Amino acid sequence: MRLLIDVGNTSLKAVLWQDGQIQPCDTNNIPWLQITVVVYACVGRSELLKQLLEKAQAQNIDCFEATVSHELGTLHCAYQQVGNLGIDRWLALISGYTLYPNTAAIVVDAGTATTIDVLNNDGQHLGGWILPGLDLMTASLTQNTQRVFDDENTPFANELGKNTPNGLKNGALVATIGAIEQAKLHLNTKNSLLIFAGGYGQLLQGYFSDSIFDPMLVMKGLNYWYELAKKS
Ligand SMILES: Nc1ncnc2c1ncn2[C@@H]1O[C@H](COP(=O)(O)OP(=O)(O)OP(=O)(O)O)[C@@H](O)[C@H]1O
Ligand SMILES: CC(C)(CO)[C@@H](O)C(=O)NCCC(=O)O
Ligand SMILES: [K+]
Repeated sequence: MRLLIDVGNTSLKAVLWQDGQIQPCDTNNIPWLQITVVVYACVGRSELLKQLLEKAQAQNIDCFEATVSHELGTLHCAYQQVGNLGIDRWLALISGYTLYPNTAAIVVDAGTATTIDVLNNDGQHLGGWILPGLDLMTASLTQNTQRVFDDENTPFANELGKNTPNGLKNGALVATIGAIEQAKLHLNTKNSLLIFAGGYGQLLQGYFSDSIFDPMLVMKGLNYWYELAKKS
């Protein structure tokens, strides 16, 4: 059984992987005796990750940190400085490339930040964008203006705003939708896939027909990374 850990900027997520199945994992109750390997990725600092890795090492369980490389199989990274690309972005790309081979894709991970990455059907990552996540967009405006205010109950909608919270929330949503539309212009095919992940992935997916939401995209990427990295 594999323990997969994804450390983001706001939270640590862990799952167990066994025989192609992913199941949730409570970090206070990890079945250490059944774990054969720990595979992890980290874009933020985490005391909890340190503790988990110490526990694993105490039990002689191998731990592998996923890293970005210029290539993995026939997947190629757009960054010259591969170490600067967020590992969560690379893992989401690895998942897209593995789950939907030879398919051009736009991969959107919408959480604290929203990242949009473009992959062509040859496995070349063309690059991408980093936007503030929907909550960061609205918070930065309410925090830096006198009169822009939010309302917890106001949903994000693809409509013109006729009051302040609607203007604020809908502005953040359409900025994000517009960026995804711009990403499509970088692929010269109509047959591209649009894949969403992250806390706001499902909301955004609802605005694009024929798109996919996969909340486990980054976790699956950890597992694929481990299998592909072992081979090379
Ligand atoms: N149903 C939901 N479940 C979890 N988060 C949600 C949901 N709906 C909206 N969100 C928002 O999504 C964000 C969290 O998403 P996600 O867990 O993908 O973040 P993240 O950027 O991966 O975090 P981290 O930086 O810890 O990895 C928060 O801003 C949260 O308010
Ligand atoms: C953009 C985030 C914060 C998204 O989680 C992460 O992928 C990251 O820290 N990236 C580093 C910068 C970059 O990807 O170019
Ligand atoms: K993340």
